[in-house]
Amino acid sequence: MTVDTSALSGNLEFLTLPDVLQLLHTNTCSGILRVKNPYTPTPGVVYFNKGAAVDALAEDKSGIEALYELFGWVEGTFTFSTEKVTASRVIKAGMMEIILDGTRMLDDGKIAKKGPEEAFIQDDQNTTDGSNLPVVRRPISNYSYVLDEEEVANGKNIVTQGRHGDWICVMLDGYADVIRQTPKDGVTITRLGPGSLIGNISSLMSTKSVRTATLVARGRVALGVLDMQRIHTEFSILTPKFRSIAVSLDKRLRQATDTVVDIHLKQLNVKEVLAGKRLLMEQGSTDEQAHLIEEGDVCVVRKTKKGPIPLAFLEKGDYVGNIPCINTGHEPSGAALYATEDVKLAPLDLELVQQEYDEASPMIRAILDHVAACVSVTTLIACDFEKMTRKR
Ligand SMILES: Nc1ncnc2c1ncn2[C@@H]1O[C@@H]2COP(=O)(O)O[C@H]2[C@H]1O
Repeated sequence: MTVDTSALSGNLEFLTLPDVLQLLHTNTCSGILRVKNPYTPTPGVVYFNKGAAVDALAEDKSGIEALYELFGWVEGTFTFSTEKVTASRVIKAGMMEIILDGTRMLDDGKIAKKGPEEAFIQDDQNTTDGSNLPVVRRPISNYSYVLDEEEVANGKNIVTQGRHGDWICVMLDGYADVIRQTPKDGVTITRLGPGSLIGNISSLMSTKSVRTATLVARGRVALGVLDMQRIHTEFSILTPKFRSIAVSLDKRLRQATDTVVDIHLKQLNVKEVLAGKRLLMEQGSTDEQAHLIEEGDVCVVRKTKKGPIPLAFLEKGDYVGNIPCINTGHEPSGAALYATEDVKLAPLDLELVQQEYDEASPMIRAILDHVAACVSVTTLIACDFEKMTRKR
């Protein structure tokens, strides 16, 4: 656990959620507690005002329901940052009552412990067609970036794969399917819900960005068009190293999506992918380092009961390892690394990376968190494609 004037962070297996709530309550803290669980695509959020939990978000729940849900997130990490909280008081119960009730309901099995089995099972109210697609949802907290609002009718494309486009927008309401077009057909990868961002990080590096997928509105969708000039400025003042970490993250999303397509087309050839590579890091390793690849190729592989699933193919200029502020659910805990013999790695100063993340604008942090969450969801789909895409 680390404590400084602005933040508190740690591992939930070391300091449990009731401990953290108690600590923030006793110290009359104001700010935002973010809870990350390896089996959910989006962090849970609890808003604190002078030691009281005033509102919370967890998956598709809000208020007290969301806060109780978080008691089931027994694995993962948390970060508290002292920020001005404008959320109004939705949660009326006192902290002690919440802690006692939450703990009791968890013990009684009334709150589900979040583990691999429970991850991303959706109920029908989120969807219009009853599919099992996992839904990516995010808290919408940065309205100040929204310049304009637009509506898209059911079934219409929001963006089209292969077309140029460099704006990023936020889904204020509704759902959209992410579809990868292949020469044969379209593969539905996942579904984006309210709070999701549309647009890739690479578009912040170049003016000629191409859409990597088609997004189709499922029901009426309300979009918030974001202030790109402001986002470009905020991105451009990041260090080149931090920007390349962001671009490397974006690459992971594209490649994990490629893997889903390969599985759909039955053209995934794991043997070929791993040929000439040796194990660099075992899945489940406790290695806390991260590295820049200076030479050679590294393949990120999730080992599943059905066999290894390659998720990303990284090369010179990409990053591997454990970057705590960018939680993709990949290595070290959720994937192994295989590398070519000539691989050369340079260690990354994780304290500097964390500092730059903490000091980045809320929108830059939201973009990184969103892409990392999409990588994590897409990985789960790749590992259980049949189950995730099956219609009920
Ligand atoms: N696997 C995925 N999961 C979630 N969103 C995705 C995925 N692949 C692509 N997208 C989104 O779909 C968008 C298509 O246009 P962009 O490439 O600009 O930005 C892309 C992302 O916002």
